[in-house]
Amino acid sequence: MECFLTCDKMNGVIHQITVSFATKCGLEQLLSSEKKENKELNVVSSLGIKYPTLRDNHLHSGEIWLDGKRADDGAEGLWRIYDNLYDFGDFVNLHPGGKDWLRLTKGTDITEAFEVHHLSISPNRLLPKHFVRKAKKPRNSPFTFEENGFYKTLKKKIHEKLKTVPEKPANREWRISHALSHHLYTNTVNDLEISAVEPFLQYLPTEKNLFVRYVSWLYSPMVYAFLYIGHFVRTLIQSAINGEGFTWDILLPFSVPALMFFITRESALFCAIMFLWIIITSSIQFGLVGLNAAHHHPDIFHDGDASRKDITGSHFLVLTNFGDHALHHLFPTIDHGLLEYLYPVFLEICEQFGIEWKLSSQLELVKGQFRQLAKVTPNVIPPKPITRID
Ligand code: HEM
Repeated sequence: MECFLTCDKMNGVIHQITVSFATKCGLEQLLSSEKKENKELNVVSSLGIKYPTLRDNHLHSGEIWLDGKRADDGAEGLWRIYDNLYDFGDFVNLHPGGKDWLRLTKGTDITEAFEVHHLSISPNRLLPKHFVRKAKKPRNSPFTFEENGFYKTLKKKIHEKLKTVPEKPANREWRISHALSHHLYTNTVNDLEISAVEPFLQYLPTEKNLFVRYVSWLYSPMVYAFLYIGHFVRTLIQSAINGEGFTWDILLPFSVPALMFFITRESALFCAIMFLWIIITSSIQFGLVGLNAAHHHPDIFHDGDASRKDITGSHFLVLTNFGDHALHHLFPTIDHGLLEYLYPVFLEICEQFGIEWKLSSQLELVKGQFRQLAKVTPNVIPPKPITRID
């Protein structure tokens, strides 16, 4: 089990990578022991993650995801890092990365967030001051971040390498659904950007009806079209549920049609239609890129599989198509413009740990995204070591 946890700790973070020796690690046993935890979508976590409380809540909002984590993480109302509980109450407003991170995550396990958002060891030095007690429950996460393991070794090297790269200008719900959920638990049962498009789009390999498997190929652009509007409505509902009062920032998006109306002197109806047109086309583009760029392909790890591709080389394509994605997940606080300089170090550490990195064409990823929607059977045999297919 230790072997499974160690070698697979990055599965949720870098789905482009295949770790070749996961077979030895008792996957089948895990699959069967987790099966009884299945809920609505019969999803099995091959990483041993408990089926997340509130995963099937229809709102699929970041706040609900955090409530589920509070129920599952054994943080006892405090902040959990590994098996230690901390009280950062008096540090929340002093946190150099901003107060939201700690305010949002109170009562949860922040081990992954803590590890991937800091490159230096200075945050570690602050921990003893806030220590309260040991946690009672074991951690509900397969990621161990061992000192001499893949991630910590890579992190030290990247930290060193960053001192030599050319200087370039660097740049609340999104914080939860993307930074705290999707980055840290990519393609697992705990990835809110997977559960949020269910039941319409079901990417995890599990029982699905034919409609969801194949008709989704046709209706998925409709789902993309309503991502923005759906998100806005969900935020309104969540704020109402939380009893949050009205704040003016909620009206910010409407400044665009208002300006169109005052500047162009067209009718209100025309401006509203044009605004909807902009929102919907942008939402389709976002869905197309987000769901077809780097995450969903039968060869990429999805929870349930035994084990677990990327645009690189062009700044424009990288920034508009979510490129350099493996490195972005591993080090989300590093400016995307700097990631290209880090490949030599990344590939060196991959080689050191016997990990292969696979690139594939955009067309193959788009086709793979549809094949993943239709997939119902997890890959129980880990992929063979893979070769580059640019
Ligand atoms: C949910 C957990 C946390 C998240 C998501 C988070 C996120 C961040 C982010 C985004 C930055 C800015 C990094 C940059 O611009 O390069 C940062 C900086 C920092 N954070 Fe956190 N943080 C978390 C918890 C903590 C904790 C628990 C401590 C210490 C007790 C801490 C101490 C620091 C320090 C000292 C910095 C300054 C930069 C550095 O030395 O790395 N953070 N954090």
